[in-house]
Amino acid sequence: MSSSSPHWPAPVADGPVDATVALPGSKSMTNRALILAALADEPVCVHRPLRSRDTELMADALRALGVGIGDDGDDWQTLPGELRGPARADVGLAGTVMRFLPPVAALARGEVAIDGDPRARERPMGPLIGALRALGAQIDDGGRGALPFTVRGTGAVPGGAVTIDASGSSQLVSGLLLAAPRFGEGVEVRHEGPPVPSAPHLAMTVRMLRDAGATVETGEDLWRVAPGPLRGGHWTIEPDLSNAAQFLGAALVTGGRVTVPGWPDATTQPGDALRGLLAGMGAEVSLGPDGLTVRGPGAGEYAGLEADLHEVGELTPVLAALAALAGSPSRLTGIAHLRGHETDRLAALVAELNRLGGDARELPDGLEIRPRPLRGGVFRTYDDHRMVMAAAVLGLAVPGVEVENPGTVGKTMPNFTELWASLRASA
Ligand SMILES: O=C(O)C1=C[C@@H](OP(=O)(O)O)[C@@H](O)[C@H](O)C1
Ligand SMILES: C=C(OP(=O)(O)O)C(=O)O
Repeated sequence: MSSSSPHWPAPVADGPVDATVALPGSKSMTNRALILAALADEPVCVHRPLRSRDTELMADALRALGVGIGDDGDDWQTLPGELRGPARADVGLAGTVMRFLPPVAALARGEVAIDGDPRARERPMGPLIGALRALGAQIDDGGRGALPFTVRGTGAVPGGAVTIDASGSSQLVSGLLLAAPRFGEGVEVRHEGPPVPSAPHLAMTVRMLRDAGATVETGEDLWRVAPGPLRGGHWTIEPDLSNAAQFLGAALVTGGRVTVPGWPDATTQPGDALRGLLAGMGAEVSLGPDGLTVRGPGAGEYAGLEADLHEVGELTPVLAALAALAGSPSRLTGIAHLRGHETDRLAALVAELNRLGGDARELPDGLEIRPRPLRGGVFRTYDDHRMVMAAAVLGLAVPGVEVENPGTVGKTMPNFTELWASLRASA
């Protein structure tokens, strides 16, 4: 999704921020709820879904397969229907769409051609294609093991046991599990290979499947989903806690206060780890009836971060920006799989931090960042929403940060620059 939109001058904070920021819904929950709704045999209401490129692409792809999705402003309402091709589906650059949709397409009657942005063709996909074939689906990928491909659905997938290397992305497992209640024998997925990342996202898959009425058993690197109906009902989508990172980070960088209302007491979202991570950097963190409040010491005054982010990799870009403005060095590890995200995030973060005069270097499985005075300049974003968010955090403390292609943030947060401006207005 490259665009020629002009650069966005990231606003500099003119004092400590003091703000309450209501966040849009979780991408991960919204797209799981849409898949489970499409496979349910009763109507489903998805309340307060995230509306962004990734979730609109999911809704459009499911509509193309024959799922009725009505929109009344606050909610998406789905109606059960027969899944059918021929259809074309665009996954954009959405990992959740490219990994969760093909197993649903395999349940359709007819051909479903699936493609995405050029970078989507490079993201890990082969293990899912192989697993679907082993479970009885027909897929024509021209031998590439990647997008684009055509799923030749017959209206049914036999299912059964399969072994997969999901070290490249937890979504390869989640995609199989979410559609499995509709496979003839359900599924038993076993992972073999280096550790699977993003454990909270796998827990979210299991939790939401069970909430929709599926029977799921889990073991070490093992997931079993029994065949059976998925019920209708109501999903209320939680605020996107990963997208809280940049706003809470603004409290650290400016020595201010940020509250995110509606922070759940219990959640499977990886963003909940921000509470411990930011506290470890020296922020004051409290969860109460008003939401999550973070008070920060100010740029240069908080500690760097030594953390294994394997389970919460999507927090990395914003944490790396915070690390560059910290008072001591940081080491972020366990995140080699970020090389297969929207862009190679390890390379992109090193290149852009160092372009502003920073001192970042790649580790085999992460980043080492030593704080150094930064200067303004163009910050390239590589079609990665989280690079825009990271640049905004840097811009609070570094005059003259010009963010390339800010519109790419619409992947998960189309109103990001407006929300960011409201933060600044309260400074
Ligand atoms: O299942 C999900 O909703 C996600 C899983 C994670 O993917 P990886 O395991 O590929 O990192 C995460 O990074 C992504 O933003 C969302
Ligand atoms: C990795 C991410 O997205 P995706 O769902 O496209 O994998 C992300 O949002 O940080």
